Amino acid sequence: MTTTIDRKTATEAAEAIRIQDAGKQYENGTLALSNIHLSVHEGEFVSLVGPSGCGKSTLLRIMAGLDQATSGKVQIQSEQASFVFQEANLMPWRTVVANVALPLEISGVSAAERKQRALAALEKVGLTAHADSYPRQLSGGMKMRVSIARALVSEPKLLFMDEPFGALDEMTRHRLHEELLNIWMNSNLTIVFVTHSVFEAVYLSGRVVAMEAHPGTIKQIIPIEESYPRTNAFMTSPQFGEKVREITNTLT
Ligand SMILES: Nc1ncnc2c1ncn2[C@@H]1O[C@H](COP(=O)(O)OP(=O)(O)OP(=O)(O)O)[C@@H](O)[C@H]1O
Repeated sequence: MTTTIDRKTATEAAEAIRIQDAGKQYENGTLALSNIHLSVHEGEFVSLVGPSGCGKSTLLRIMAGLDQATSGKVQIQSEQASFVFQEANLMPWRTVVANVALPLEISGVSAAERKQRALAALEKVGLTAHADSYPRQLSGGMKMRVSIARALVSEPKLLFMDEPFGALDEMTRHRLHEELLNIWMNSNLTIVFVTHSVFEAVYLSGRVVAMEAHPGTIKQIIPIEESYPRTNAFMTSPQFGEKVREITNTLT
């Protein structure tokens, strides 16, 4: 078993996010989260898994500063955060490069710099050749790549992903796993990733946060000690199966 960690279990790195005893009660009375303690370190790749309704999206939104905890303490070190959702949400009347440039346009970056940075972001996701295409001309996987490029174009320190690959077929999904890990390994990004798939969480993450519902709490945090870059051999290894089993047992 490979136990060397080339990069980023990162517990010795600075904290990017620190959550202490946080809770979230929605206005209608639903207690979505309770007693959440979690630190995410700079450069980590952390996944949140758990049954529907356990508060994964709520916790992600709180970590991203898009929503507020109603109790406890949440400290986020950087405001440079981007979000990727399951739906690519591209503007159909804009070209790929114009979609990617949108966050820069909103923050007032000049047209020339916008184009140059959007093209650089498209290169990271292998879509340079499709810069002038329209979203309707792209497959689901390509649309997701555009969505990731749009998230990267503002050079965030934190990337929050809410089931980004949930609607994709398995082959496309796995290709995107490889691409996302490559992008992450060649950057200082901290990624927090929500998924329903324990396999996906184990393959991608340095730590997996297993949650349970009613109210949403963290049941266990499981480290995945496999080094990066991860290969297909990891996916078929006994260690992989063992981690999947451990997390699945935690969730049931
Ligand atoms: N805006 C809201 N107002 C009231 N209740 C909400 C709101 N958003 C979420 N909830 C409730 O909070 C709980 C946690 O929801 P959340 O979407 O965070 O869970 P989840 O684990 O991401 O679920 P899923 O896997 O189905 O996406 C659920 O009971 C949900 O119904």
